[in-house]
Amino acid sequence: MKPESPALLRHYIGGEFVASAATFDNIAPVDGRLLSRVSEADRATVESAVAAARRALSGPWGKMSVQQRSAMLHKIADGIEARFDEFVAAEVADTGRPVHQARSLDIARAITNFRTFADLAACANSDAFEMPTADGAGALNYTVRKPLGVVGIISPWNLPLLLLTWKVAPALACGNAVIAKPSEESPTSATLLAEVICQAGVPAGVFNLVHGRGADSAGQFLTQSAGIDALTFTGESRTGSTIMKAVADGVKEVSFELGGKNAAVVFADADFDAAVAGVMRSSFTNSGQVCLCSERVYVHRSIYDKFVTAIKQKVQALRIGFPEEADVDMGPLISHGHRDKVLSYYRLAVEEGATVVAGGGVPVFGDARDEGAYVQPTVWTGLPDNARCNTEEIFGPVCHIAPFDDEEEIIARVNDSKYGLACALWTTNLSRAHRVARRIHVGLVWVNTWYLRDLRTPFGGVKLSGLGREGGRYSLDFYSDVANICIKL
Ligand SMILES: NC(=O)c1ccc[n+]([C@@H]2O[C@H](COP(=O)([O-])OP(=O)(O)OC[C@H]3O[C@@H](n4cnc5c(N)ncnc54)[C@H](O)[C@@H]3O)[C@@H](O)[C@H]2O)c1
Ligand SMILES: O=C/C=C/C=C(\O)C(=O)O
Repeated sequence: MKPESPALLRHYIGGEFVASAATFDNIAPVDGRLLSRVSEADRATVESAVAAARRALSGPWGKMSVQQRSAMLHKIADGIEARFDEFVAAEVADTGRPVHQARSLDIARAITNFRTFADLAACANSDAFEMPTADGAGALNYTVRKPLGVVGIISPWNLPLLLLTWKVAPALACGNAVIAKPSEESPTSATLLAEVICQAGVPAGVFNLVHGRGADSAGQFLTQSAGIDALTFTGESRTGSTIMKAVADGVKEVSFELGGKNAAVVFADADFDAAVAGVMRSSFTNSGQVCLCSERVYVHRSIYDKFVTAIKQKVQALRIGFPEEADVDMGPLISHGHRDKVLSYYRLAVEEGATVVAGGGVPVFGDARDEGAYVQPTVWTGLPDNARCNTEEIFGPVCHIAPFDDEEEIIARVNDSKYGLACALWTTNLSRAHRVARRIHVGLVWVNTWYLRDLRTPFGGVKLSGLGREGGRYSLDFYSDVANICIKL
């Protein structure tokens, strides 16, 4: 029996699913099997998607009210709900994450993203300012929101559908037409999304999907297209820098969600068990492949030894398994290539003088997972703050735990980073929580929790962690041109 040939994932351009002659393989990180072949867009294909988006703006989409667009976004959310299990299977196949995470986080948040921005856009108010004039008659100023136009969206592999829809939903809610380029590591859920958007009756060309890699491929071609009006990107800081150069000549609007080297700080007055559980979540969720993860953990000296012992026990008890296992805690990394990067830091840490408290290598299962991209969850101590493993983003299931003595010291140490995305503080002292939180130079601070998300809040980082904020009205502001109209009365 000839083995079934792998599916071919296609682009979605101008309302049609189209294939490219060039393809790349989509490999399962659980066991290294070939999942599908994926069309790779060349420059002409990307430009055809940009042209389709431009045409869509002068079609029925451009004439729709925000209420009509809002209804469309709810239909998309309905479509994802109707195919929920397919989306879960797609995300799990591409990334190897636990099924329970894909269900409770990734796919659930994609639905919430569409519904949230459908409602926020429909309820968005505009500003008005009355002003006096010399003749006494006065003047009235009011603002109107207009779409930016054609928006390029480039998204990463770590939370594929969550992060793609975090951009697509507000962009469409604000009346734009988009070209989305998902990561080459996670093409499947984006392809399903295109099917749902097509079935929801969104006019052709409003949402376009092109597959490909970054440099010298679809990602780069999209950033270099003269036909886009704005570019929103989530990924590595150095990629953000490259993209910024690509769009500079056209002075395109950009929104960047980039890398991080986030800290968790456990004060002596913390709820100890809550802090241990919280750091386990913030360092090992999604195999540490979340931009908000705490790779730097600082614990007050008075509880340091007890805390390291507690984390060691929890890390050694983490269940690394197949995605379908109900009690699995951790899956593989996204690819063998990324695993090589993380393992290079595992080796570097030892060279830099780290004590390996737990993990540090590759688990041996004796089954298909040995062909996957698994690593052991790892804990280090003993490194100086300026060690490369304490300053560079690793993006794996690993953290370094260091002691500290006082507030001023720890604020300075946490802020001494080229990144500034997120920080988690653990303290039961309310004054300390407010006092320290506002002095940490990041975009997002959580106190006695981590990754608790209200989608109306601003999300983004400072320094190498990003440019701009998305979330709530911040998204509406980025994905709209706001014009002021002044009427002489
Ligand atoms: N701040 C945030 O909200 C956030 C969220 C998720 C991930 N991230 C960051 O993303 C990184 C992991 O994701 P990744 O490995 O996919 O990042 P990446 O930068 O390698 O790739 C991200 C996307 O950019 C594309 N790309 C790569 N090079 C490009 C180029 N030269 N021109 C145009 N497009 C290009 C890729 O194909 C992919 O679709 C980590 O650094 C993580 O911190 C940040
Ligand atoms: O890996 C980074 C996670 C980003 C998460 C979000 O952008 C979000 O929850 O909206």
